[in-house]
Amino acid sequence: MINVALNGCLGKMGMVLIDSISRDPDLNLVAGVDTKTDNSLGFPVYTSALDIKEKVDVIIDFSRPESLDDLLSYAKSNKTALVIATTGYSDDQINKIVSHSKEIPIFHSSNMSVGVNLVLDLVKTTTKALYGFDIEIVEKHHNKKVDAPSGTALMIAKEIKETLDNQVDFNYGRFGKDAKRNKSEIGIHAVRGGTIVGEHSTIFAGPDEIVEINHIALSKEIFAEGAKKAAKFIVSKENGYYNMKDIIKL
Ligand SMILES: NC(=O)C1=CN([C@@H]2O[C@H](COP(=O)(O)OP(=O)(O)OC[C@H]3O[C@@H](n4cnc5c(N)ncnc54)[C@H](OP(=O)(O)O)[C@@H]3O)[C@@H](O)[C@H]2O)C=CC1
Ligand SMILES: O=C(O)C1=N[C@H](C(=O)O)C[C@H](O)C1
Repeated sequence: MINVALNGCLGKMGMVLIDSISRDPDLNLVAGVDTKTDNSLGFPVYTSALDIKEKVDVIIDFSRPESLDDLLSYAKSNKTALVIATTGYSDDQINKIVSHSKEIPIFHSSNMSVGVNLVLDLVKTTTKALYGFDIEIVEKHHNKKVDAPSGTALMIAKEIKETLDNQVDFNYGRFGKDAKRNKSEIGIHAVRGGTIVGEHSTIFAGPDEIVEINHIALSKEIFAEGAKKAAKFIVSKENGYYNMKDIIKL
């Protein structure tokens, strides 16, 4: 049995994971962390990871970037594996995650679904095949989402940038009277509304033809399933920085 702590346990994804973990015979939820305490869940909820007293094998994190320092500090002191799903980190914070992975095993992905990881591969192939086409990314999420653009949109944009030897810039939410598209830019656009779970479209527009690669999440369960899979994978791994490509071999 793997002992799990859940960072952000009172949030939307936290609640989905509590339910999902309770039905999983391999995982045992022993502690939670959030901005408030709660004693009705059957496990203790702390306001900082640094307060966790239980023996934890892996922490699953769906919270906010502000909790990163406590999370990394706890994991480093206790040699605990991490699954980081939170989005909205600064470049400095991402560098910090990567550098901590020299001392602990860290699984980090802005999208835990199987489908988006296939999309990353398709986008890479399409970028090469349709070289010269204009590329734009449109993401849609629920009206409670804090960060924009989504972590997934940024992950897709970075995959394209790498494929094009970094010869592109990102243009976030194009706007203005002099906003004509620049050949070397990728436009990234965020739509927010209602209860949209998460949709990502990568549009390749060329002369007289368009190829669009779409992913639509129909429930938050897919992210919980992916996070649980990641927890079971990372718990026995050597120190290092892992992502979905290490689990889903394409
Ligand atoms: N990688 C993936 O597959 C997915 C990633 N996500 C990402 O996961 C994160 C959470 O999403 P979601 O559950 O929808 O968001 P919610 O806002 O519903 O949940 C986040 C929870 O974390 C709490 N929190 C805030 N600050 C801290 C802190 N310092 N320490 C611990 N907990 C804290 C929040 O409390 P309070 O409300 O009081 O601020 C809230 O309860 C987001 O970054 C989202 O983009 C979401 C889905 C899939
Ligand atoms: O906040 C969300 O809900 C989601 N966030 C992730 C992101 O920012 O890409 C993943 C998913 O799309 C849902």
